[in-house]
Amino acid sequence: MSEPRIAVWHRDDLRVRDNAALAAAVADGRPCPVYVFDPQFYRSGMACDARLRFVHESLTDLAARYGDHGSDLALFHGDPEDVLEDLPVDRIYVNRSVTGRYGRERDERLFDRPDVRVLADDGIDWTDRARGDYDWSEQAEAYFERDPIRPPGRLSDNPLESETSVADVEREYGVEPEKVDVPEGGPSAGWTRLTGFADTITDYPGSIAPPAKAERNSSRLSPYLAFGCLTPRQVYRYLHRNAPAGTAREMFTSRLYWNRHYNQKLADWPGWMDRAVNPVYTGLFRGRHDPELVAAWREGRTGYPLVDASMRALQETGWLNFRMRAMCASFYTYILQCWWKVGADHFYRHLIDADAAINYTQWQSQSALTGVSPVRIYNPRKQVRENDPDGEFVREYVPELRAFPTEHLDQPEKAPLAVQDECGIRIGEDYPRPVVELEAHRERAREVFGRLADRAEEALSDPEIRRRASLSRRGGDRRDSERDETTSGGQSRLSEF
Ligand SMILES: Cc1cc2nc3c(=O)[nH]c(=O)nc-3n(C[C@H](O)[C@H](O)[C@H](O)COP(=O)(O)OP(=O)(O)OC[C@H]3O[C@@H](n4cnc5c(N)ncnc54)[C@H](O)[C@@H]3O)c2cc1C
Repeated sequence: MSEPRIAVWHRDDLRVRDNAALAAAVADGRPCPVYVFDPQFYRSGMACDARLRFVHESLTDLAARYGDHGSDLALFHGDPEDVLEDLPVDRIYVNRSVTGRYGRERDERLFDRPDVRVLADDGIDWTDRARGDYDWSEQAEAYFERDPIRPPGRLSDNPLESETSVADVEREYGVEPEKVDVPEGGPSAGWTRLTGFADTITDYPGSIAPPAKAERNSSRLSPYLAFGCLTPRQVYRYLHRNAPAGTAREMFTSRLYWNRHYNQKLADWPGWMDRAVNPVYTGLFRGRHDPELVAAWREGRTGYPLVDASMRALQETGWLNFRMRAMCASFYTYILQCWWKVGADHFYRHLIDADAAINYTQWQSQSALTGVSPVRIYNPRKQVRENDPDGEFVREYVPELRAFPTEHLDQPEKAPLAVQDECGIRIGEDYPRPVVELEAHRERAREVFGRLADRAEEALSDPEIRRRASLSRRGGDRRDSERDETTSGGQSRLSEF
């Protein structure tokens, strides 16, 4: 009897190595690697063209990696359920992935089929999501400590033929990226970045908060992790073998745990993407929606140079370091007092590394919508002084301030007119005045959150809500100020788990 044909359906696991579905298909029959371009993804407007290009490059590279093993990746276009239904295969193997509602509903329907086998080797607890407080970090640790799955040997050729190509899909959807400095997609480029990062990891701790340094010294592995060109475990294991032990490696490793933690949170509750975790904050600031303010924030015209530089960097490059993401989210919610979801969606659309599990949970956490994370209002002026003291980042992304004296970059509108005249930059004409007044808006945000605090606490007495809202850095007291994050960059260290 001939070997069963097994479709290996790739989604956000664009790699050959450390791939449980592929390994299982190799063990059980003849693997037929497949990718389906889902029109829903392209039409949703939730992915900028640069991210689409990153995925397409990753697919081209994945096909080449299959080529190394004697096989190929077959490409299809259409509703994945229909495409998979029509494939001339005996079974379908797929790695589980953490998705929002659309993907989850699709998967639930598909995973019920008797010919579909679902693999999950990802550090996520899929077994009993309704359970009370479980120790998610134990399963994450077990995942990191297990050896990555070995790459397959020689594969049979793929009997399935592509019905479309990356070029066809790019033409159909008019994919024309405008962003610059976007990393090349694919597992090969991911490995190159990982090996390079291992050589410079000692620069990592000092480069987390300052945005210009982070652009150079942060790992920049996030898009590769988001699309599964690399697994968190491959990164963890490679660095444990090839990077020196010490603070830098420990700090970095804690981020990989965060990655798993937030994925676990979305796996537990898909509502993170569209509903305030703590119901007391549902619709907070929604009624105040001011399109002008939102546009000023999106386009980097708020009159706060570091916010503007960051928002323009996001638009231009699709990447920002953690601190600037947190500061822009905080500014949006507390200072502009706009509804979090619109801001979170804007990030999601523009980030190359957009990961629903991290983006929306971080937004809710930075916007204090859990009721457990503190109201942390970043002061964008202080951030300039601390994290861009020479104005390197501001000058790069806000060219109209290039000639502005460094000592006034934290608050350009306060620069004396003589100074403005001397450098030829008039605030209010060449660069905007602040769109809102920082201190007054900060006070108002404190009042609003202060008024709701007791009710939010009360809501947490519901065990279901408390379970959803709990993040690993619980126990952090409510502090209405910026934390001292000089060493941790505002994220937990491994020892805090
Ligand atoms: C509002 C907001 C939205 C965010 N949205 C995303 C997102 O959509 N996708 C995304 O990958 N990260 C997101 N982050 C987390 C973090 O900012 C990025 O992971 C990081 O900046 C990516 O750059 P890097 O790969 O150089 O990070 P490194 O510092 O080198 O970290 C390595 C990896 O650890 C993981 N990681 C780092 N920080 C976090 C974190 N706080 N939470 C969870 N995982 C983390 C990422 O996978 C990252 O690639 C967000 C943070 C905030 C505050």
